Amino acid sequence: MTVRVGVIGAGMIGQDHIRRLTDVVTGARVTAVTDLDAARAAEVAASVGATAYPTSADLIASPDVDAVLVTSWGPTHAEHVLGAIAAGKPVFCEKPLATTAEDCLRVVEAERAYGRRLVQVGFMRRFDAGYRQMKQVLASGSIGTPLIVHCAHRNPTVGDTYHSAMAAQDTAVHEIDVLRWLLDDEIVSAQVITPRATSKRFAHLKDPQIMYFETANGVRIDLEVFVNCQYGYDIQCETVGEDGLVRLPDPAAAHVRTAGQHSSAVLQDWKARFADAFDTEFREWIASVTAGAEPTGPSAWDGYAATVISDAAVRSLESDGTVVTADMKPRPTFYGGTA
Ligand SMILES: NC(=O)C1=CN([C@@H]2O[C@H](COP(=O)(O)OP(=O)(O)OC[C@H]3O[C@@H](n4cnc5c(N)ncnc54)[C@H](O)[C@@H]3O)[C@@H](O)[C@H]2O)C=CC1
Ligand SMILES: O=C1[C@@H](O)[C@H](O)[C@@H](O)[C@H](O)[C@H]1O
Repeated sequence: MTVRVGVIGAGMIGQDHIRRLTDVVTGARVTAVTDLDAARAAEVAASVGATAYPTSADLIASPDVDAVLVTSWGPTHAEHVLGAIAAGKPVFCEKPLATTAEDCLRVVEAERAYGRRLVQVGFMRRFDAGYRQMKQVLASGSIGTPLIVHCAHRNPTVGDTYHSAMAAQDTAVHEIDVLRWLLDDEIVSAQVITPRATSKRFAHLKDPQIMYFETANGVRIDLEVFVNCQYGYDIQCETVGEDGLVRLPDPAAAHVRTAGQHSSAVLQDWKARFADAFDTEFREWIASVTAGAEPTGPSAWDGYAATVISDAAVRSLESDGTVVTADMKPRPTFYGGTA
């Protein structure tokens, strides 16, 4: 069976995922594309032999679409995901699931009412080989009970549309998701403080930011978000346990020794850093759709949790570093909880 995918939003990551579904992943074909920019939709659709649709509702309803990929702007995600659920079609939604907790809950409630999982959220780090190795080490118990996690998320530069709240909502949201999964624990509070700001930023932006999170089991997480670090795209994560520690490996890069120096290259963007993770993410999603099974990746509940926790971080930033409790509903049994 070939899964026929309809794509809503043919911008930067939409085009990258269309390439991935066309050239990398077997068992999938992009048959439909829509975008607010009709000319862009037509051009991208033509490049892969797909049909351009005028609206997302038309695309979701199309008999040529078995599964939906949402790669439009964040505030529009909930509407498209709700449309796919109403049509009973599996839907992969790039992060965020929705930009408000209320909209995330609407998706959660719609999926529960449908009665089986249809939604996967695009937190690709869970598919990264290094994070998966860390998860195995933690599960093996070899470093003992986790106590502290030290993280850094650095981008070389960001444009002037990037504002201070995006450090949590757009950037740290990846750590929020992957740490909940790694530790199999819930984040219950957030605190954000700002050190001296770099001069290499747009004036409206607080950069860097230091975020602290606490989990239900008392694990403390510190995360440096520095989106104008200049030197490269650098993701660090180290979990300290009672009997040892486990550190995320850096991407493989040749070590060069010359002229009295040794060096190795640092990647420059997230696309390259997580290319393999994105490929694995889509292979596993297409495999689940092909099998008619529920997706195994991040759920609508995970999307809700990530939004609630990043909202708490933004509230802390806006209240000069107050510790803010994550205002999360109890997790329903439908999503593996007890409520
Ligand atoms: N997992 C990851 O690491 C990353 C995820 N993303 C997420 O992917 C999403 C898209 O980001 P980009 O591709 O960078 O944005 P973009 O601006 O390059 O592309 C978005 C496209 O969606 C279209 N669009 C917007 N609203 C629409 C609607 N209602 N119906 C149809 N088309 C619509 C726009 O015209 C545009 O072509 C965002 O939610 C972003 O957070 C982006 C980068 C990395
Ligand atoms: O999702 C992403 C971007 O939207 C975000 O702006 C970057 O900071 C992240 O590293 C990237 O993975």
